[in-house]
Amino acid sequence: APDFQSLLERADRVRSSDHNQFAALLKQLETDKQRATAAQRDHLELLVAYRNVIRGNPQATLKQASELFKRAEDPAIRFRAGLLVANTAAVTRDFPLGVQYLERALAMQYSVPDAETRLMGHGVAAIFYNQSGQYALGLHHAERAQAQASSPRSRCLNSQVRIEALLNLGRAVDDAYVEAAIKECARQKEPIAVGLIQRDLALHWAAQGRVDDARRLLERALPAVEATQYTRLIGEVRALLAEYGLVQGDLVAAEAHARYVHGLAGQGGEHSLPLVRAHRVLYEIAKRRGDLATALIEHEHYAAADKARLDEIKAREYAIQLGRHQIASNTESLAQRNRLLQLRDDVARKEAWNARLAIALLLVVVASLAAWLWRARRIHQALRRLTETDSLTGLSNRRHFRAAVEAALAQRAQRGGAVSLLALDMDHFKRINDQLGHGIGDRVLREVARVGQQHCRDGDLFGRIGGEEFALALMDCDPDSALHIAKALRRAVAEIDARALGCALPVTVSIGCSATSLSGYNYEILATHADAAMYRAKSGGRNRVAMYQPLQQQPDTVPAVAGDDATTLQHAV
Ligand SMILES: Nc1nc2c(ncn2[C@@H]2O[C@H](COP(=O)(O)OP(=O)(O)OP(=O)(O)O)[C@@H](O)[C@H]2O)c(=O)[nH]1
Repeated sequence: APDFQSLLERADRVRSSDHNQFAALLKQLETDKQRATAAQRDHLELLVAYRNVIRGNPQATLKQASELFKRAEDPAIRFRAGLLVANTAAVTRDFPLGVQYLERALAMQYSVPDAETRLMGHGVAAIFYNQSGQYALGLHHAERAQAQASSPRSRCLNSQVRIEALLNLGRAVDDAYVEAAIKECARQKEPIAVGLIQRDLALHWAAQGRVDDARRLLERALPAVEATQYTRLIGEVRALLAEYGLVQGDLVAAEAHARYVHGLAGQGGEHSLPLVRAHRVLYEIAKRRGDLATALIEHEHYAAADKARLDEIKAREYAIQLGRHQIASNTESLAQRNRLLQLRDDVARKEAWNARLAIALLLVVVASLAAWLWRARRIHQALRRLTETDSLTGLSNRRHFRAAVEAALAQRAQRGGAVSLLALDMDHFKRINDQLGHGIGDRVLREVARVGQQHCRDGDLFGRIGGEEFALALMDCDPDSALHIAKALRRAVAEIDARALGCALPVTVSIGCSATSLSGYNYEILATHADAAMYRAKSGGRNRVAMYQPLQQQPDTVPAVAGDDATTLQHAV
């Protein structure tokens, strides 16, 4: 609704300068209200509230503006509504309420985007504190407002409050400055501001004894002042005119003005200064006329109004201080709450960080533990391999060989199954060492180990159980098969290309063979019997295979025939 918007803006512009146009515009806007957006309706409500205080219905303004302050979305409208409550509370002398709204509005001024609107904050604060008699605070805000004032209109309004504060603080004000301010406000069509400055100038002149000038000034000003319909200003100007008329002996005029002020009572406050002045004038007039009864009554009115006014000044000062104190303590408690919330946030953040740190630490600990366990396992495996393995040949060493074969024997003793054991001993190995050196001897041993492994079936175990002694455990193998394997192994060793190893001497091995079917499942016995058979093979001429035979079956002599035939023969025996 663009038309509605431009009407609203026009009404806002003329609200203090052209009362009649303002009223007409508001009427039109209220009729067209259904076309307005929610924000425009709030704006209109603000202007209606403004009109109500001008028309002397401050209670309605207080209600409307304080509700707007609570609910309006637009920060500029909220800000202005807060200021209007403060302004109006000054009229109704409810200064604690005024201070509350004023300071709340000032606190939110930076959320108002429009600079000109923001400026209203200090302007209203200056007016409010002036009206509440706190002229030093009034001056402070007036000067802040004046420092920022950009438009001629705000310059006019600020000079008015500044002049009022300065004069009431008893500070010197240059007449030329005051007159320039009056001219500026007149140019800006701000009759209330003009009237207020003229009132202050008149007070100033009267204080200097220039009652005549003061009276003339106010008489000239009166028609424009009345046109504003601003009862407070009208009351003040007329009360002063009554006083000045009295001073100059113009009792008729003085009485007329005083009675006018009396008629205004209730609109500008029961204990307002104009009313006190009016009663005093009426008392003086009655006294001068010798009407002592009326004089007595007026004096009583005057004394009561004056006392009430003085009481009100005291109460007002107390109220203002109380209000400011409340704001300060509210601000402090808010600040404390904020600090508390901040602390709680910090603690929560730190807790979250600590939890993350603890999880990370836990992960590191778990990972290190896992790495440590893995390394320990590998070390353990390496150590086990080391303790189980013969370093020269890589075969099982004596201890491991024995343990593994004992386990296999125990298992087969339980569930059945044969194990044969071959004991191998290198022939004349000392000669190889002595004549060719240990290095060659080692090479030969490694080659024999390799060849021996080639004769292992799955599950068999080949080990080095002494310097030049080996053993082969053949699992699930009967004596015949064992003998067959032993012969093949002997042949394979004899066929080793010793020269390729740097060994000029023959490499042969004598093998003794025992089996569980003859010796039982005790390792010690099985090995002793395999050894016994091996010694028989040695004594039979070496490079041969001998099968263990129980003593009563052993022949007296072993045929000194090398090779497989001899062993077969022995076995047959
Ligand atoms: N090179 C080398 N020699 C070893 C190793 N362990 C033992 N020997 C040697 O093996 C030889 C064994 O000699 P003997 O027990 O006298 O037997 P032999 O010379 O093989 O004679 P018979 O067994 O009677 O045929 C010794 O010279 C030991 O020094 C080893 O790890 N490396």
